[in-house]
Amino acid sequence: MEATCDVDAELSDQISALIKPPSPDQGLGFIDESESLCLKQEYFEELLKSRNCVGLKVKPESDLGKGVYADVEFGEGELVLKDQMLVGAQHSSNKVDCLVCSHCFCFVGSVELQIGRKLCLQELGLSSSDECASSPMDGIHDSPNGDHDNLGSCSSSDFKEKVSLPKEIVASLMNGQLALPYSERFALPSVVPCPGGCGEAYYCSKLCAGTDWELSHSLLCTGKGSQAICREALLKFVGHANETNDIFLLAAKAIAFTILRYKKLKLYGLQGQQQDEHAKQNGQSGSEFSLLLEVWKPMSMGFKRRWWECVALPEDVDCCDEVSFRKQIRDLASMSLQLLKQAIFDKECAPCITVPIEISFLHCDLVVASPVEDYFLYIDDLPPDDKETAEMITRPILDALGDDYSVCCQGSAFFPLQSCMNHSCQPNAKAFKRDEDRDGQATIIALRTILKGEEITVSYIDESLPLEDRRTQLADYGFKCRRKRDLNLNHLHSSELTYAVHGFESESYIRRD
Ligand SMILES: C[S@@+](CC[C@H](N)C(=O)[O-])C[C@H]1O[C@@H](n2cnc3c(N)ncnc32)[C@H](O)[C@@H]1O
Repeated sequence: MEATCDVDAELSDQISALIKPPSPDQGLGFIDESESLCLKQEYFEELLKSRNCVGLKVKPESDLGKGVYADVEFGEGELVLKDQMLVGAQHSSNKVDCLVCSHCFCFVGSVELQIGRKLCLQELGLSSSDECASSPMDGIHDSPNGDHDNLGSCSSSDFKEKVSLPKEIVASLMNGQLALPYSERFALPSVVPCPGGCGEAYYCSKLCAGTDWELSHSLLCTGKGSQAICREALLKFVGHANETNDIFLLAAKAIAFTILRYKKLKLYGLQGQQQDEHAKQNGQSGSEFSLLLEVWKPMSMGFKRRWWECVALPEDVDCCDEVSFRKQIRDLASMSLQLLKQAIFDKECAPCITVPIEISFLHCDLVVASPVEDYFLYIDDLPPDDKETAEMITRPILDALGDDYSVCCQGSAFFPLQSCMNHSCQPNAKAFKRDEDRDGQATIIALRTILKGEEITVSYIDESLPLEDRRTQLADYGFKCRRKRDLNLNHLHSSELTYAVHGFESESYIRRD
């Protein structure tokens, strides 16, 4: 299905170049397949080197597209890879349940603040687990659980009555006057507000605040210090994304990141160096567009298909309505783009303001476990006498929170290396979010010995689930597992060997072990 927006037509050559790996001849000339593979190979080799990843290879063209392979043997439990996210965003609906650093996504404040804030918002009817709001994007899932599409979740716990706590208790949890027993063992970093004054972004440190500001937030901040060209337009853009699909917020971060990095490199004269390199290689002069291509390269390497072409068809949409469904979400993306352009338009970076909304980001689900869960588990594990004393205070709080007492931080992030990993129902590696990795890194650990030359795979789903459930979950990802060993495992019929790959990519969980 070919989709054309107005902007597509205006900048079609440049957009085509942006969604392909940059060409040595400044991007606007097209390159053949083998050149393209070489460029991808070089890019990933450099990326692995810059991340100090030893013993890994990214093959740009495996049977499932890109894939990550072991170049040495990894022992069980050994660290395979640490990947730094390029851009990430907490889901809008998750913000009412978890207060996390907008840069590294660690929980901030205190266990008491996390609990008090959740109870307060729950009381106001804002908790994501309390509402079953409908939106124009109802049913458009881009995660296996469909839990980050602004729809709120309606778990069974919603029907279990919660026992309200007096307002003063909730207030004292939030303002630090009430300290819960043993909570000092779960100390969290203090909350640092956004320097631009938006009151939307919070951080765990001034370093995270400053870094996020420089990377993207200065353009996307809706506060007085914002560098957006029109704050009203930005507010409209954010409102539209919150009402429809917050994948647009992740896309906006990628665009803001590109614009700011482009400007910085240009300002510090690195463009000259870049162009010299290209010129040396090709005997051609450089251009501003070559710099844009260079800055945009990580995103172009993650390009799969246009977003509206690969989101899974919601269950309630009939196959024969697929064309109009895809047109509808393409129009939504187009609308989002127009709003964003009014807010942060930059002439030199104009082509990239059309691309991210189009592309299917190879984004991973971002899941960070809540310290609130650890806290209550700790109380539960106390010796009986201590537990009884502690529970006199914690029990009413648990009752007020209900079954969904602890919600993980959930979002989407783009990890350039992790997003090259393919799925297997019998994975040999797993992504963890560990206590010591609170700086936004994804940590992949070997689940068993991985031999040199073997592909490193993770499971995008809970692989311990029965076959039917796994199929359903993978269908929500928009593809069916094509791996023979998975099929053998599941005793499928040969007719099932022919699978359609619809290509939605939203992957592995990041968990704290
Ligand atoms: C995170 S990407 C993995 C890298 C991907 N191969 C690429 O070329 O960019 C996820 C996509 O890879 C493909 N994929 C991954 N594992 C697969 C599997 N077991 N069977 C079929 N397709 C798979 C699907 O198209 C999926 O949307």
